[in-house]
Amino acid sequence: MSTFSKSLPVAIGCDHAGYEYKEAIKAHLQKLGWQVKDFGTDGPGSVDYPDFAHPTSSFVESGEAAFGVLICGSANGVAITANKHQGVRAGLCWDNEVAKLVRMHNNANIICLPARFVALPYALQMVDTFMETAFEGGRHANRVGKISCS
Ligand SMILES: O=C(CO)[C@H](O)[C@H](O)[C@H](O)COP(=O)(O)O
Repeated sequence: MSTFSKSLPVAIGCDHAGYEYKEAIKAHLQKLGWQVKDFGTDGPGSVDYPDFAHPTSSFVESGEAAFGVLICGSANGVAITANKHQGVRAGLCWDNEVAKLVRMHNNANIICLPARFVALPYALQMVDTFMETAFEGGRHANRVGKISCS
């Protein structure tokens, strides 16, 4: 069961390297009953990941999304871009345990997935784990509170 409210949509975005995974993750989320706000890209042609990671992250930053999903080749480009946004905590996940910890310890609100380095079924599993795991709070709340520079 999701720890995020389904009253808000999931924001999703990718570059060309993440396009195929984005379509599959979107279908997976919709099957689970989520509304999905898709910020593109809309095909496999080469694009620049910030053009899609920024609008996706802005939608999370403004509180209009329950959480976000970003996908590129290594996930570094989208994660670096997303973390420029205040209130966004985007975590690069390559392992199911990491997807769990980024929620439990970091209260991440965007999961960043490296399409060129993880198999699609594993990426879907990490999205599920991310959604189903709650922030632990406690000592982690103090640390997360110290992340912002402003
Ligand atoms: O930005 C990235 C790495 O930080 C992503 O992995 C991109 O998907 C990748 O750089 C795209 O590479 P390409 O050679 O232009 O397909």
